[in-house]
Amino acid sequence: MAHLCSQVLSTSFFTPKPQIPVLLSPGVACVKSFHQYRFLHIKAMQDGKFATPTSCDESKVRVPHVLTVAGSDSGAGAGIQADIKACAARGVYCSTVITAVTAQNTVGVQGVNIVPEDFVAEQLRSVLSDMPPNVVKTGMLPSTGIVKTLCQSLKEFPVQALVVDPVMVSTSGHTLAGPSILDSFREELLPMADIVTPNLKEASALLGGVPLETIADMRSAAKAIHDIGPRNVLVKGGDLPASLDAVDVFYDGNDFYEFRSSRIMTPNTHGTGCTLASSVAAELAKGSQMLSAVKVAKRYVEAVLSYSKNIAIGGGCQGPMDHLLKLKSNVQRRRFDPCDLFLYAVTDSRMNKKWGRSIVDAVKAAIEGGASIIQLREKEVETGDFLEAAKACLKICRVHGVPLLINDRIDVALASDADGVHIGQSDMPAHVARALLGSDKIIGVSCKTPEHAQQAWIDGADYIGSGGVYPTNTKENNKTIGLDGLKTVCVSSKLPVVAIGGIGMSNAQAVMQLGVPNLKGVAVVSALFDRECVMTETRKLLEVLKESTKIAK
Ligand SMILES: Cc1ncc(COP(=O)(O)OP(=O)(O)O)c(N)n1
Ligand SMILES: Cc1ncsc1CCOP(=O)(O)O
Ligand SMILES: [Mg+2]
Repeated sequence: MAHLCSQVLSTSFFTPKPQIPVLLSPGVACVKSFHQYRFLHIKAMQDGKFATPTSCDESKVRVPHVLTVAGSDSGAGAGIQADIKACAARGVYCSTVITAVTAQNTVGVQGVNIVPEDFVAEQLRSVLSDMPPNVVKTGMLPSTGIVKTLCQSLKEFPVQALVVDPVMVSTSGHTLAGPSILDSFREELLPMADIVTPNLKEASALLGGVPLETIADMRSAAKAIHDIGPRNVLVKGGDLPASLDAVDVFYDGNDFYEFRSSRIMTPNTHGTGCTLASSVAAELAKGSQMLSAVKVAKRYVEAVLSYSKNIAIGGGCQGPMDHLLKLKSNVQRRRFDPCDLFLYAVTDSRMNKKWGRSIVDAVKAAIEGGASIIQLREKEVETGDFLEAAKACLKICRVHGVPLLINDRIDVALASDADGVHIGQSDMPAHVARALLGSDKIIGVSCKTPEHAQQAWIDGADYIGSGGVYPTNTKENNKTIGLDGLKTVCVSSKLPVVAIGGIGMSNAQAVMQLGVPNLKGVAVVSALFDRECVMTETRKLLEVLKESTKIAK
């Protein structure tokens, strides 16, 4: 399974419109990078492991699918119920195999009824033989027999990825899987896992009780658990004493990554582990690479925690979260698409003033000319006027489906509900902006070096603005990095890049023909806004850009 996963997760991060790598049922053609999976899948079919489909309509849309194998939580904060809600919120279908039924609420666990092993096996067979999931995620596995049954089923019906949340103790301290299962975890389940996500107590238990008190301990634990066999390990440090930030350590067998997020002060944390693991599974099912899946899942959990921090359900001290926060938003925004960076129009208050036009008129004209994203870079406008302009521009942008970002001012972005921000190296760190803005807003960061680019990615940015490529009068004292500097940033960046600085009709082609796939477009100020007719200039530049992509092909 681990071997398969390296194929499955190789889906390009920069593919503009990623093909959703859903698993296909017998008889339906398969996405290329899944050939290895398909081989096993077809073999399983030939062995008669799958039910014969009664109809095969190729026009049907297959959805990414996670199977969760876990316990039911009557309070619905954790377990199967959390998994279903998290997957639904992330746009992924979730089927369920229930291993235990627990009676629990916000006070604690009042009872546990373990489902007989053969009935767990029957549920597994029902789902795996008829509706193969992309990813299996495990939670509460209360007996060695159930662990063994699951491993056996997964050998019979291989899936693309296995996410193991080694649940042992409930948030309230109730044992959900005793020490007797540790051997089967270590010997059978973990070696099959693509990722295992223990908290500190679970990591310690897996390692025979070693104390874990520092980030250095977490790194050693991640490495030691990796040695047991899973391809990736995420040790969650939420319970780390004396730390203000919540720090998780991710280890992929080669590199360590530390994910830091501001601690959200709330009693409503019941089910965070299940939610995180399900969200990782959901992102993998959609085709993300492992590290990206973990990053996105963490962002989602942070957003849910923050959204739910004051909700009141139950009288106990471990409240649930409200996973479906997205449905509460009355505006459903589409996700950021790197192609949005193609023609990036950045406004400038001085230029608008000089040409006697309002910010709103400037934005309207740029959109009419074909700008694919707008940034309001209004350095000299009073905060109140900036906010009003942002709200007015947002209305226009929404009608045209063009994202609107705010330069520097996270407060204005939040107050106007703009689609995101663009921040520089001297602004607040992008991970803080992310904590403030939540998982769905777009964050761009200015980067001149590979180190900046690496940090932007770790911090959870969506794209990089890199420049000044050419000298410019628009931004004073700005170092020019040239095409070579731009290329160095692009090559080292895991994020899509937009070039900025002195770019216009005469040199846009040279920029776009740099030949690096993650360079997605050009950001332009004076070539559009320091001109009499913004719409005409935008149109002309769009033509140049389109032409350059034709030449590149
Ligand atoms: C798309 C894009 N890239 C870079 C910048 C520059 O941002 P920053 O470094 O914060 O400088 P100011 O624009 O704030 O002067 C940008 N605005 N947009
Ligand atoms: C904001 C910014 N960041 C780097 S260069 C630059 C100015 C780009 O303006 P112009 O497109 O007029 O050169
Ligand atoms: Mg700035």
